[in-house]
Amino acid sequence: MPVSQSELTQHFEHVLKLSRVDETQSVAVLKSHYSNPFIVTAAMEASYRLGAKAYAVELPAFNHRTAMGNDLTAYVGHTALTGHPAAQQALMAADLVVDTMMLLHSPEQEAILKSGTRILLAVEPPEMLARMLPSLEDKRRVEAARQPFEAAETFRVTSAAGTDFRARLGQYPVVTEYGFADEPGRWDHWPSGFLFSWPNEGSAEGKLVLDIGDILLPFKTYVRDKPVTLEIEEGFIRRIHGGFDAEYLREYMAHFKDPDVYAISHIGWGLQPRAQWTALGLHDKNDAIGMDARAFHGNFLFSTGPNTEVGGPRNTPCHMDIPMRHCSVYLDDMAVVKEGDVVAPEASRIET
Ligand SMILES: O=c1ccc(O)c[nH]1
Ligand SMILES: [Fe+2]
Repeated sequence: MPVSQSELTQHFEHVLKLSRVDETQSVAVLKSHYSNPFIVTAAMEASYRLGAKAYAVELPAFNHRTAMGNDLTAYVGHTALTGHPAAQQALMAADLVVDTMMLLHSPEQEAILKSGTRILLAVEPPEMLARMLPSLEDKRRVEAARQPFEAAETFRVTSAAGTDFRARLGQYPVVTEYGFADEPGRWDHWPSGFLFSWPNEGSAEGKLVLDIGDILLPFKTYVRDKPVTLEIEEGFIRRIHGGFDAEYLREYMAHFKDPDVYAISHIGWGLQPRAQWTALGLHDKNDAIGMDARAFHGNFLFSTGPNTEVGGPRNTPCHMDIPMRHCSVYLDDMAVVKEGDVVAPEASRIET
């Protein structure tokens, strides 16, 4: 459904307040020609309503010859900010950056965060921003799940479809996303509501079987033909087989001619009850980057390719996010998700 400018501006006021925007703060709205003008206006107006000093930093869109489609998460790492120290300074000068361009998975984003500046990504359509308006309750539940994740040494995933995946943890931090940037140097994404970390280098092993209904981003397709089996050894996907969806994935990844595209990247699970597995099917491919799919309650989300944002060695541009249903996720011997239901820690569960 369409969302009015006044409703969207009110939602931005709510989220920027949660992001500690007030009269002591400056807010830079990073935009380009493809930014949603309703979002840019709402971010600026809401900042001024909260007494903050807002300003816009406009950059031309960045395109690369190997990038295909318009999804902002498909080709990551190299952005309009790459090699642009003046614009980076202009953003680091702000207390909060509202990113309507998508800097995620870029070294430049990390440099801005290291300066203490907070970044809030907001590129989804207003309908999704309104439906998954963040709350302190979201933060409480997602942060409750952080603790056992940070303490765990192993991550294991199984499913009736045949998934049997494991990885060692500890080399990389846990990242939470609850929809607002309230701590110095924090990046967050509105809408969201999930958490993830990365396997220790070379430790991801086993089989991931994408069953019918599992989702391939940025393709924005549900697996429909036959299950897709990914065989993983020493942190990398060695074989992809199944039906049409497997062939399409193989062909797409081969296009980048970069062995790092087959690396397993972030792994985690969804905790957002207002995100819907079905929502992706109701949006055109260029409408959204598909945050319902990444955040729906009880998913297992894994990804492939880059790990630059945690100081990892891989800056490959090809990034797949693949949320799966009906999986069981274990941290050491504790199940946090059982066949698609969030079971622990208790404080991360929603009151039903
Ligand atoms: O919110 C996001 C979006 C994309 C991604 O790769 C991670 N988190
Ligand atoms: Fe991702």
